[in-house]
Amino acid sequence: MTDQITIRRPDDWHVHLRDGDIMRAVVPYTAAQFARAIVMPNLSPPVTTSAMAADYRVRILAAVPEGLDFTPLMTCYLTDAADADDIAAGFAQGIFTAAKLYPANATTGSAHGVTDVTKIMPALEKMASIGMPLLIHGEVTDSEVDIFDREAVFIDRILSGLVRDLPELKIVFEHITTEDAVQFVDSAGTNVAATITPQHLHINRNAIFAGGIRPHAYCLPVAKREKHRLALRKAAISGSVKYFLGTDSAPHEIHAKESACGCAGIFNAPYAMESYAAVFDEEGALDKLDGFASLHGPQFYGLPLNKGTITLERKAITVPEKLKTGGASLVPFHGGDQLVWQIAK
Ligand SMILES: NC(=O)N[C@@H](CC(=O)O)C(=O)O
Ligand SMILES: [Zn+2]
Ligand SMILES: [Zn+2]
Repeated sequence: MTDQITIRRPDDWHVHLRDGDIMRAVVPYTAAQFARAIVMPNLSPPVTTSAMAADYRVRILAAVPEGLDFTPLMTCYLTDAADADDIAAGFAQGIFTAAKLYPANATTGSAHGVTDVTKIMPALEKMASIGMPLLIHGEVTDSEVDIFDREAVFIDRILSGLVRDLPELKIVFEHITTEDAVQFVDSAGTNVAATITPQHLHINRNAIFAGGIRPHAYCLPVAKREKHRLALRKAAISGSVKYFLGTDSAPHEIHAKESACGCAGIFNAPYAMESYAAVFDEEGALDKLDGFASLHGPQFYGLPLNKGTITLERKAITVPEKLKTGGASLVPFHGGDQLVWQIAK
């Protein structure tokens, strides 16, 4: 039995750091685990210009605790009015690393998202020509489509056409939750990759209804049936360079989660690597964690690999039920449960 594993320092290719007090509360967790993170732009108002992203990056860096070396990688929130020239200039200046497509009203903070992909074709064509990745929240928003089918229907109605029409565009299909998505990514060309969250590797949709309604197990895309969770596990440990780590850590304060209309999002930043390590260990694939967490992401984005390493050790840890940091009260993923791996101090 392996009791210790050392991997290259990992990155988080999908995280919500928010802004203001909650940002100052959550940034230390991500900065303690990851060297870099792709920061989602769904603030209110959303981060739609390179000037806004540059300012946001300064605020994030000010929240990084002394002694930690953490680089936020900024993204542009695409709207119907997306400005291809500003996006390209922001990419050229190193302010933007990627741009994010939220179908309008698909998820938290997506009200200003794109109503129809054809509206942003000029921006997407420009991005394809300069090698700037497009990150996609892949769910249709048609309320007539069952919520558990919205990702699979998005592949059929939108994503497959986009990949066909713009094969040069680098696309990250974010936080995939279905076997359909795995099949799509596997069969697509090398410009299509996907991130996988810890929660979608750990839970299926039963967790949302275990003995009563469990708001802290609710995120979007919503967890699916067991067969989908198993397909995601297989993809994550496959060694395929198309799959990499993206936590989708999405903090909402307790009162916003435990509500008659609770927000979607799981706050998994505090024990993210411990959570992924548990999955890779259960699958007998700890040797594949380095690729998933530390190599495939930078390779896809065309960024250098991190220097340095982290060590994880088999040592049980009980995850607190609640974390009170900087005035914010947050329930972490696995709250109250035991995890068997820890980052060695
Ligand atoms: N994943 C979520 O359930 N929520 C995210 C938005 C998103 O990533 O879709 C959030 O910003 O809260
Ligand atoms: Zn999303
Ligand atoms: Zn997200």
